[in-house]
Amino acid sequence: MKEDIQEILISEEAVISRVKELGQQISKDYEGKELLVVGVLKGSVVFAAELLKNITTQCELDFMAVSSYGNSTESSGVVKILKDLDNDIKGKHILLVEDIVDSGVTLNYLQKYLKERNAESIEIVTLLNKPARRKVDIDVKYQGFEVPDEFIVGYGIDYAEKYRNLPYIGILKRSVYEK
Ligand SMILES: O=P(O)(O)OC[C@H]1O[C@H](OP(=O)(O)OP(=O)(O)O)[C@H](O)[C@@H]1O
Ligand code: HPA
Ligand SMILES: [Mg+2]
Repeated sequence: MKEDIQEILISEEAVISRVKELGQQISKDYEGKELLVVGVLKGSVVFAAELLKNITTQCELDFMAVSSYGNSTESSGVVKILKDLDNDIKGKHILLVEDIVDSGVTLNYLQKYLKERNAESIEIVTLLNKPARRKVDIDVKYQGFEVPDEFIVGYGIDYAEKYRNLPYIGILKRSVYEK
């Protein structure tokens, strides 16, 4: 697995330390509010777990599963909802937890989809932001790191469902997907 990584961009230690800061900021901002943390599966699962441990105010946790990349390094442009929220979100403050914002298509779709359900607010926290590839405008409230225009894997993020278990964030070698 390691031999497929061109470069380690962000070490596990650096991720953990940044996520701690994000957790502290979020805890402050949502103090006294009815917060529902929504992990966007599958990519966010490792980040969401780490973030949750660092949120010190009351909150609930739910997940949505969406997919648009399939086994490709390019978005299909079509977002499929594979699992919806379990409960009503009326009056709640929603924090969408993403691993990466790339074209922005996934979050743009999700925000529009959830806005119709009368949440009190909907904000985004993403571990990684890749602004060079943006196709639709997205208002990211909290971000861990900005990443270059490369295909990223690790810390939950996949290529064709693999590499999610790498503990760090790395750039995948082009030879792996340019065959
Ligand atoms: O900004 P975008 O170009 O829409 O890309 C970001 C989305 O793509 C990935 O999901 P993917 O469809 O690969 O599903 P996964 O989380 O199950 O890997 C990632 O987890 C984000 O949800
Ligand atoms: O750079 C990426 N890597 C893996 N999945 C992704 N989905 C959007 N961008 C990426
Ligand atoms: Mg993926």
